[in-house]
Amino acid sequence: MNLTATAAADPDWILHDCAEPDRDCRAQALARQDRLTKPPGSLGALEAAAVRLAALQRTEQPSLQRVWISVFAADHGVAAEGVSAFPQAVTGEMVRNFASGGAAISVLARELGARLDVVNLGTVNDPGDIPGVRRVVLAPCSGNVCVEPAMSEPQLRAALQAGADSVRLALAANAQLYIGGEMGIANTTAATALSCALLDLAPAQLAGAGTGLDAAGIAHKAAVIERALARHADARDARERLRCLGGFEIAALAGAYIAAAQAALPVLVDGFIATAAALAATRLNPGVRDWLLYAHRSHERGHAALLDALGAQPLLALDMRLGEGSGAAVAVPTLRLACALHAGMATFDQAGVSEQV
Ligand SMILES: Cc1cc2ncn([C@H]3O[C@H](COP(=O)(O)O)[C@@H](O)[C@H]3O)c2cc1C
Ligand SMILES: O=C(O)c1cccnc1
Repeated sequence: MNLTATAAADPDWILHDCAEPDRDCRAQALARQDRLTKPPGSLGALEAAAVRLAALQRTEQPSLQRVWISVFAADHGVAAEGVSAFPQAVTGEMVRNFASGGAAISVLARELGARLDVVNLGTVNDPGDIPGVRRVVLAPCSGNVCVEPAMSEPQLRAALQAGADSVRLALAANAQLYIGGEMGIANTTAATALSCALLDLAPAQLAGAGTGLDAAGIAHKAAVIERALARHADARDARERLRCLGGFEIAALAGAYIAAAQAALPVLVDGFIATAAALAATRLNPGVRDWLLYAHRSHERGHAALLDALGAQPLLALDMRLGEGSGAAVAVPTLRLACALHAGMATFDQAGVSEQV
């Protein structure tokens, strides 16, 4: 594939302004929440979510009937350092599983009536052209971050663009919410390395079990991340850190979040890896922040610190640690109920219920 031919017409598109949430819709939604037949604030985070969605969807009655899920798959050179409990071949095998409907995110998408878009950005055990998978292969694998950058500059640009292209498809399908998922053996290592660089934290503070490492495995993973950070200590800005320490799917998620924010499409962020991509996206373009809702706090050790750094208050905490967009998909029914309550509850006036004294 000719990477330069895929670069966006404007290579600086990620810096363009993001859309502004609608202040009037936000104010109307806030006022409505206080007129509904309940003590003000009693629906907690559901009220806040409905108000945010009203501002983001620019409507008095937000709705999440049309949900779009793009899952980006990519392999990681750092898998060679023995940082995952599973073999690298799993990434390509799971691409096939996403397409044939047997993966967790396949089941969740079906249950939600959501569109599932599967994007193969480069897998060592490549399933080739199969129905239901878009191939945007940048290379079979990213570079081993211990010894080289994860991506070349053209690969980074193409990965960001792959994310933006998925948002274009979501918009064409009139999606009301965008979810990005990822699949890539060893990508908790890449996500941890990137987050450590962006937040100036030590690997031991963020490194976790991923697919199921034991304590010794986690210590080894932290040491591998130390080597990666030392190798790329001269990567000083967010773009260079994403290029050197990230991965194709992490960059695609960052590109998708930026493009969604520019196009006024709300995003529901999944777990640890997706949050690392969200952190990178907000560093590349701070306007992205307004458009991101956070679905859950993953079991992965570093996730709480990432969420704190983003000032994020996730809806759920179910000890999930899967990725694929699964935690975000699981949070959709809660958000749908938040919208239904906002639209369907009677006001004190309508129901003839006495208000607070
Ligand atoms: C069968 C299987 C399905 C998955 N779906 C998501 N992941 C998750 O696990 C991987 C990250 O963990 P680590 O960094 O420890 O390799 C990613 O692919 C992530 O999406 C999976 C992992 C496996 C094994
Ligand atoms: O929180 C996640 O996204 C996660 C955690 C472990 C493994 N894969 C994904």
